[in-house]
Amino acid sequence: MTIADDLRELIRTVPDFPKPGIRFRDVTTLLAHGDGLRRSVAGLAGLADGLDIDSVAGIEARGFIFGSALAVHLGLGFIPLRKPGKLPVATIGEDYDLEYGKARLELDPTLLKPGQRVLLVDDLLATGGTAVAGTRLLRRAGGVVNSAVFVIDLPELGGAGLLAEMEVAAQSIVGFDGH
Ligand SMILES: O=P(O)(O)OC[C@H]1O[C@H](OP(=O)(O)OP(=O)(O)O)[C@H](O)[C@@H]1O
Ligand SMILES: Nc1ncnc2[nH]cnc12
Repeated sequence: MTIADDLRELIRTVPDFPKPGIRFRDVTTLLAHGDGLRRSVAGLAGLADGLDIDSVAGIEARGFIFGSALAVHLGLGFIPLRKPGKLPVATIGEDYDLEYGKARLELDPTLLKPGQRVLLVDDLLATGGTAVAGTRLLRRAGGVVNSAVFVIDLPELGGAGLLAEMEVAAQSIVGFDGH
């Protein structure tokens, strides 16, 4: 059994959440499994191996869990991309569409230095709207974003292609057929 097969079994699928027709890939069952969590972070570190990066950026909320664990694993700092109204300082923001709604991400641009090479991390890549918004924000703040890593990809939703159009190479550990 591969690491992907192993981890896939730990991810719970919940039909019709948060809307009818969505098959929600729920990572809470993976997070609650000590060895599953350790192997997911090790898997992300394997995908990041050889990438030339200075920091890790993670997307609220589920991307914070994997992103901060990966940053600690790699000995790098963590940059949070936050949902609206959470940061206590001036922010830049990007609105985007999700598989099941609309959302916005915000960033404190002073957290990055010009030319800082940032690896984007999230739990799941679906349409790619979230990761594209995160990439735009980090680039607006002077960051260089060439790579993104995810625990899960839903390839039929086309997120990796959208990121490729922005010259961001997406890699993931587990793929799920369908959406
Ligand atoms: O590729 P996309 O179509 O943009 O979808 C992927 C995003 O959707 C989920 O986040 P959600 O906004 O549900 O937030 P959460 O992490 O706070 O649950 C997931 O954690 C990704 O961030
Ligand atoms: N199908 C899905 N399951 C979990 N998170 C998601 N984010 C976007 N689509 C999702």
